[in-house]
Amino acid sequence: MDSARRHDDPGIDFRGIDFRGAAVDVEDSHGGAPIRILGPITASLTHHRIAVLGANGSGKTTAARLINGLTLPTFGTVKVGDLDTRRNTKEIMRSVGFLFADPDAQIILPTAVEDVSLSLRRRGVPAKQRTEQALDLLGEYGLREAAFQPVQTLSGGQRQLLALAGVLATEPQILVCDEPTTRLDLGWRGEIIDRLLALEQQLVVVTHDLEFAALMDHALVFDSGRVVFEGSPTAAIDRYRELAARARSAGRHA
Ligand SMILES: Nc1ncnc2c1ncn2[C@@H]1O[C@H](COP(=O)(O)OP(=O)(O)OP(=O)(O)O)[C@@H](O)[C@H]1O
Repeated sequence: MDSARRHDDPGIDFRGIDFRGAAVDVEDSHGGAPIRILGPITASLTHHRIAVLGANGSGKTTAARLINGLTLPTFGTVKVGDLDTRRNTKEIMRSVGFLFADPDAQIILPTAVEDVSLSLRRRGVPAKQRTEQALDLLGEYGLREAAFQPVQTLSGGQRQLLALAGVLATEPQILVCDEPTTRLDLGWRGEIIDRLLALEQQLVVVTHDLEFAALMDHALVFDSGRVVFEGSPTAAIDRYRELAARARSAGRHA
């Protein structure tokens, strides 16, 4: 059987995300030896929906950024299917979408219709068709009426939805989300979660939202830059709670 295909989802081709001894070092601002902020981590992710859990500073965002080449490993490799994030960075960036916690980091043009049109341009949609397609797409997200408003006048929830529409307009094969519900009220949180769970694409979500994590198929727990658990979301949440309790009793937050 194709290793990137799941038994119970034969129609969807999960390309598989492979971390092989991947580690990230950063420069020490005081001129000392490089500082290890992640890894080495080795994991092979072929599940449809994957949650990434762990305390603040445990390395989740760094690991997420490795998947689409926003950060490159200092050591080891990260592959998505046959593509290596170091050698095939451009192709990886085209096939792996990234949704940031802050939609304002993602939305770059003044109106929703322009922003989604830009994503369509990146996908190669001809100029003449872009505005109409962008408006159709915004309609699917309930944003048609807000299409020509300055984006700053949209609510935080609408902006997160717009950021999601923009990244999905590029038709990525994998979507990586970094805390996509953190800034949202309950209603918008539910809306974003429903839309993410409905995607056919492989989905990797860094989150502190344990109810959301419980709805995923698989989960990783990070601690001090390492993967300390991989398995079912329920077991991962238990492990994360244990780590947090231990850190609290040791006088650290988690
Ligand atoms: N460019 C950088 N230079 C120095 N240190 C960094 C850099 N990027 C991240 N770090 C440090 O690496 C560690 C891991 O950061 P990362 O953002 O991956 O953690 P996280 O688990 O996503 O945290 P949070 O839940 O708070 O977002 C943190 O201690 C962070 O301060």
